[in-house]
Amino acid sequence: MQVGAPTIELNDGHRLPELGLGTYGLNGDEGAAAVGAAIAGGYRLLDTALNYGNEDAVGRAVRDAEVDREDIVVTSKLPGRHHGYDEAHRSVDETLANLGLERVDLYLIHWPNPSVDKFVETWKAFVDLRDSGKVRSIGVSNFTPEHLTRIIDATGVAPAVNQVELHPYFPQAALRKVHADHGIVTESWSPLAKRSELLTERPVTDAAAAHGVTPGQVVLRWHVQLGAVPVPKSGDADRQRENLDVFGFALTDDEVAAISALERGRLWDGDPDTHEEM
Ligand SMILES: NC(=O)C1=CN([C@@H]2O[C@H](COP(=O)(O)OP(=O)(O)OC[C@H]3O[C@@H](n4cnc5c(N)ncnc54)[C@H](OP(=O)(O)O)[C@@H]3O)[C@@H](O)[C@H]2O)C=CC1
Ligand SMILES: O=C(O)C(=O)[C@@H](O)[C@H](O)C(=O)CO
Repeated sequence: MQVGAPTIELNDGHRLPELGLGTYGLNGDEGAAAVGAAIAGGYRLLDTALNYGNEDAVGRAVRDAEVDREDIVVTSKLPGRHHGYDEAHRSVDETLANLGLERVDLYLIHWPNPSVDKFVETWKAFVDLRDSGKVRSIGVSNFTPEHLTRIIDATGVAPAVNQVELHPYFPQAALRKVHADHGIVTESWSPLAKRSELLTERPVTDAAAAHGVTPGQVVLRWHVQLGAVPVPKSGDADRQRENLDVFGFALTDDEVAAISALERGRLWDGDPDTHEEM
């Protein structure tokens, strides 16, 4: 029986669920319980970061789950202050200790921080970390086509994933095309646009009524049909279930186009060329 989301193949041969759980803000005992509920409800892809301060809660939920560890893809991210070859090796050890796990399944450079200009050196460390077995798949987050070109040219290794801001207000068509050319999977952060007015937009509510689903499900299904992997955050077990239940219906091409036409650009101060992450 299929549990949770179907999976897709990454460019390194490993598989990734087509939808995961964002965990920003899920901290402490309550956070661990929420992540545990998500795993029990079928989630097999989790998205944390050293900077979220909740790797301990996420790791605890994974260790306590009645699910084979090998069936769960744990993602974490290296923060800006840890860019550099040696720093990256130390940072993954900190992440593993926080998680209480022996391996991160998907490890991302959280932001490129181009003003520091150490992301290429950091990527070289990621390639070596993958070979060491501490990390299974390697990727990036918030990288532009120029950043991607630099790391690929320097190492010959394309990231498995680029996790970027992506929602109907910012569909990122040009970047997704670049990803497709390199076999990079697009992951969508803030896929529900942080529950903004997006869920009341007519193309979303019309499609929800037509398919007998919720506006949130329409938006997450839109991501899936673009070929992007959304990581919606919810601390509520009912909404977690709702968000995962998007593989039993399909939007029409016209519905996808109408939702994509909501485009208006980035919603937050997250321009990768200027954003400085510590
Ligand atoms: N790489 C990066 O730089 C970044 C990565 N991320 C990752 O992406 C994840 C998701 O992004 P996030 O910013 O949290 O925003 P989301 O777009 O996932 O929205 C989360 C908000 O929507 C609510 N919500 C969830 N499901 C539903 C639903 N079905 N109907 C109505 N409301 C709903 C949640 O509330 P409730 O919990 O009460 O359900 C919460 O308030 C993060 O948790 C993080 O893992 C985020 C930002 C940047
Ligand atoms: O990844 C997230 O959830 C974020 O909010 C990022 O913007 C990140 O944590 C950051 O930039 C912190 O400065």
